[in-house]
Amino acid sequence: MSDESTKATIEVIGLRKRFGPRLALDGMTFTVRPGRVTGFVGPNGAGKSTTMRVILGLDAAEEGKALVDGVPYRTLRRPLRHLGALLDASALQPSRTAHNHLRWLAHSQGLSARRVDEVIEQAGLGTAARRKAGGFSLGMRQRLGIAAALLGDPPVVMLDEPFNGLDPDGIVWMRGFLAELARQGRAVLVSSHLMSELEDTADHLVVIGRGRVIADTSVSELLAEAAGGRVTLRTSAPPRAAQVLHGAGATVLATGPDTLGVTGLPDEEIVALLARNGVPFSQVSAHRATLEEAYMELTRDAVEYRGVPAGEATR
Ligand SMILES: Nc1ncnc2c1ncn2[C@@H]1O[C@H](COP(=O)(O)OP(=O)(O)OP(=O)(O)O)[C@@H](O)[C@H]1O
Repeated sequence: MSDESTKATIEVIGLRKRFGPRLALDGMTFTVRPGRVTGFVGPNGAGKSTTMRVILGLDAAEEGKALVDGVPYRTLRRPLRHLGALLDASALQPSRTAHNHLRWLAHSQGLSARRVDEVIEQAGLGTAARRKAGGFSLGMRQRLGIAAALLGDPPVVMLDEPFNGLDPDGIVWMRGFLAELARQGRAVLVSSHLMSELEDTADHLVVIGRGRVIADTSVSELLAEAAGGRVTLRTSAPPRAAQVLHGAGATVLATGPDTLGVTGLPDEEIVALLARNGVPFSQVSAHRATLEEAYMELTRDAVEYRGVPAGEATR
């Protein structure tokens, strides 16, 4: 990659798209920046694949635009050198070996055959590269798709649900691989409908639901927001504690016989106030939300079909 290309980005600006009566994209807007993994996460049907297809010019939007390196993907003369994408891992020639598939792809794009061996190594295909792709597991297909995406050494990489079909070792490998691509300065966009897959991987999150962006944020910001500054206090003198904290401007709610939920004051300040006023307490803890909780909360209204917990379905 040249220094110039490490500034490359994907810009998605106000995309709107309908499939018949269904509004699949409803003003989708975000930017994928270099040097970090951007997680593109949302429930099934939120519009992840459609957005990626529009970025690649495979689907047309009725409004808005998607730019790669500042121009529409379709106008790039050597697209594989700008953006490498994995959209549908099953799209391959079953009768060809992985190696031949990659050589054919490299040739068609004017890329050197030497790159084929490099990407086979990078994607961890190893000796499987000499086998026919038709017999590959989904995990191996994902790796072949990734090898193909890397052929042009592109500064922008876009992968749709790359964790699908990977075994636990494969998932660990994929996480390290994505982090390495970002460390090399590439802009990396990775979609998933499971926050847990992206939790330790993404530097930045674009959370979507019903065709639009719900949150465009860092992982740490999202966690802080989800915690909502809530503090749990355990005390043998709830009324006295409530009086002191209320007097300092906090909102206090009894959550149990000896516990209070406090908002509006940071935990250190609560400790200092109680100590200064001689109020006994045995625990002061800030609520720590998990990323999964934050995600569920954000996308609650955007889920089309949510599984019903066992036992509730028949009620
Ligand atoms: N070719 C199509 N024809 C009709 N409707 C479509 C088509 N492609 C997508 N949709 C609809 O558009 C919406 C967005 O779909 P999309 O596949 O982009 O979502 P997604 O976030 O990628 O979901 P998933 O995780 O299930 O793949 C959905 O309601 C889907 O049913």
